[in-house]
Amino acid sequence: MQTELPLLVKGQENDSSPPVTLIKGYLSQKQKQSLMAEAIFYPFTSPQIQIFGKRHVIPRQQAWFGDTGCDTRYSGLTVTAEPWPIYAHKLKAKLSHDFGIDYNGVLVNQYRNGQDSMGWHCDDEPEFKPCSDIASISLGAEREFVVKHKQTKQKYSYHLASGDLLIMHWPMQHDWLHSVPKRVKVNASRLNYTFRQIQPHFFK
Ligand SMILES: O=C(O)CCC(=O)C(=O)O
Ligand SMILES: [Fe+2]
Repeated sequence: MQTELPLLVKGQENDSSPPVTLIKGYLSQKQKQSLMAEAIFYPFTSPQIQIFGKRHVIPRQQAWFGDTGCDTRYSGLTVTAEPWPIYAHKLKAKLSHDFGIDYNGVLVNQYRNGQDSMGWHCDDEPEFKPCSDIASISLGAEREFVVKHKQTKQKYSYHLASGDLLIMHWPMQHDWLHSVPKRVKVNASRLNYTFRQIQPHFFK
């Protein structure tokens, strides 16, 4: 049997491109299937956030897993880490094996269809380990991931397909914003796992 080699599309081809590493087809069919089957049972919620005093339900579903004390804040709420599900934990171990980075938390986003999205933001929360990289794994429907430089406003777009790995290297979160725009023609759902390094017990 022929093994398919992951295709590496490296950022930093020139000085002005974002510091990302994109590995197409990082996960095997079996790994993808196991994660998608497991995710059916994740405790997803869509928290409400306040924008200019008005309450909105976020246009996606989220769940946060991590080591004990690795809590985080998103959408203005403190979220306690749920214990690691089996395959999410195997994925954390694979990232540690392949890249030598030990993540202790993961945010799972579920985009039910192309109406679900994530607005412009950067992941520079105070509870994150300073200058750390974020690893993002995509499953299911392909979606566009758009990156915009905070000063120059220059944009780059990546098509994230099922099983792809995108690593956002520091200082990506300092210099760039990212988003997953609505795509009304997309009917299928997408899962995204963003692995983070948290400073344990930051909120205690
Ligand atoms: O869904 C994605 O590809 C990005 C998710 C993201 O930016 C985040 O969880 O902070
Ligand atoms: Fe993000």
